[in-house]
Amino acid sequence: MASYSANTKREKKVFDTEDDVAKAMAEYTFNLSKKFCKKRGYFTIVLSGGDLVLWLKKLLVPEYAETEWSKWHVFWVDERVVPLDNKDSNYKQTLDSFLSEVPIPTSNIYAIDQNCAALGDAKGAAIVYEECIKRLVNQNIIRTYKSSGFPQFDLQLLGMGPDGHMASLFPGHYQIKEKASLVTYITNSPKLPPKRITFTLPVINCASYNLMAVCGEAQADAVAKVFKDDFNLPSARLTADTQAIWYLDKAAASKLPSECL
Ligand SMILES: O=C1O[C@H](COP(=O)(O)O)[C@@H](O)[C@H](O)[C@H]1O
Repeated sequence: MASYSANTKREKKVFDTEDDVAKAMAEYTFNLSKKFCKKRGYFTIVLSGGDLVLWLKKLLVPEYAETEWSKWHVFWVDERVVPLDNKDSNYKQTLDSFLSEVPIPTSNIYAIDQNCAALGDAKGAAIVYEECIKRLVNQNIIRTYKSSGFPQFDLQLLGMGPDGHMASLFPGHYQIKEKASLVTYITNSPKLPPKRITFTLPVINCASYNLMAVCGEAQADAVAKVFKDDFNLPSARLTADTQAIWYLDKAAASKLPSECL
């Protein structure tokens, strides 16, 4: 696989409340869905776990009734390697709160391999997910980033932990350095559960649009470090092909240096 060079400036918008962030995220998603469904007949969207799972519910309002759900193809930027019916599964959480409410064909929802999940086989789950992505690239459902061969998703909705992790790329862990694979794995995640798979940084940064949504005071220190370009935090390395934008509530933005406001 050739190298990638996606690189855009980090943008941000600060909203009063978490609810405002969730609503704005839904609007951003709806508009991009419209754009890509019209342009390509598909919308490839990558989701995260964490708080974001509940914010997706804002897409369920009448305003967005025209969303072309049948054209959506849904992926996860990271996943906990637990059985798919386990409460910690990002897939299960998203299914329960959002996906079960919208008519996306089940064949367009790409959970991790259920056997690997049941066995707790993180390495196997990463390999199978990477094969799945490559297959969809060959079928032209997922685009590629310029001539690099790297998959290019239309939109990724991301979250950040208080330690600055995004996806399952944690500070001080080698996965952030992985450049060749599309999907890698970790078996000693500092945040439980310990076994996870994750897109690698090149894949994350090749996306056309990356929206990082962060709310709450617990993330304020990490947000400040990111905007001071502390690249020890994986989230500080987020870029995109077209737009990498951070949606913050006031609490998450409360420690931003004045020059960033
Ligand atoms: O464990 C995870 O954490 C991050 C951040 O979650 P949050 O609850 O702090 O928003 C999430 O983006 C990732 O997908 C998830 O697996």
